[in-house]
Amino acid sequence: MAYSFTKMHGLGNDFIVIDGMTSPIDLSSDDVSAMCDRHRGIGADGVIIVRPGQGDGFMDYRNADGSLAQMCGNGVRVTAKFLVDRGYLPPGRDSLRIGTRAGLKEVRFETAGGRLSRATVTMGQPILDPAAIPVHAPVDSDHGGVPYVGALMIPTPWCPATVTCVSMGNPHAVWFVDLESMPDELVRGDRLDSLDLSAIGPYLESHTVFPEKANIEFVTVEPDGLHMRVYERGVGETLACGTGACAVLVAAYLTGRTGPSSAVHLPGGTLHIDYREDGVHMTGPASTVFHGTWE
Ligand SMILES: N[C@H](CCC[C@H](N)C(=O)O)C(=O)O
Repeated sequence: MAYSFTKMHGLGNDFIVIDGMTSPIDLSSDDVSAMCDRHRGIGADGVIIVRPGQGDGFMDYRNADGSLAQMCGNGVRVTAKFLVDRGYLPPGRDSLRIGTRAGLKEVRFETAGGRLSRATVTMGQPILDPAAIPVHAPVDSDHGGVPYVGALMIPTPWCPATVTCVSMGNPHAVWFVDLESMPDELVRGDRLDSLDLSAIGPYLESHTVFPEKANIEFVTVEPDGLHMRVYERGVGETLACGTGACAVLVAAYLTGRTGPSSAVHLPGGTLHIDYREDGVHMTGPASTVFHGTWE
């Protein structure tokens, strides 16, 4: 069956977006992985089917390997853009609500020339209970009476990984790396972009301590904010990760490395994350690249 699609991205975290608002569309995990193949398919980090449902539309997100994920932060901004730009919202609206497998997300947006340019997503409260993340580890830290997994030491073939575990509806393990103490086979130089994630990324992603696997963030704290790279569950390294940026800010705040608001710099660009009483807020762009047909 042929599908029309729109290729979109949030800071280079790219998606194949299919309109399921007016007709039922069902893709197998094999369909998704074939579409996401960067040599034989369209190429993307994931597929989003936009469906009617909770709020103004439901984001049915799948990772490039065909697996389901509960939440995708860049994907929510892209889904909002898709709905706004295709006229699924009545004129005059500057906000919408998008359903996800991690619940309803409020999105406030700006437009340029009638098209969504930037959006702020209320991502909800971080989940810190190990059983809910999930991670097989005890709470070992406390922030203002709130227990969390702050320093889980995972032995690896290269060096110990000490991670702070946070869920934004999907599991994240945040590692504040000390590049100077890492072996040469992992990092050549003193910059985050010289870290080789190709082996340690999948090793941690699928570690038995994460019963549903995990997205792994590698972070340094710099004068201009947090710098991160991410090895995503079911995808591999991506240029940006919205839920990952939120998890990084929460982990940095809980462990006393930053305040509750920071720029988070990713290889694909910068997101602004604020951790407030009503939850975590993420602000960033969303872009449309081209339209096509998948035969
Ligand atoms: N890129 C997405 C995260 C996808 C998470 C997915 N890889 C998972 O299995 O949780 C984001 O912007 O939040």
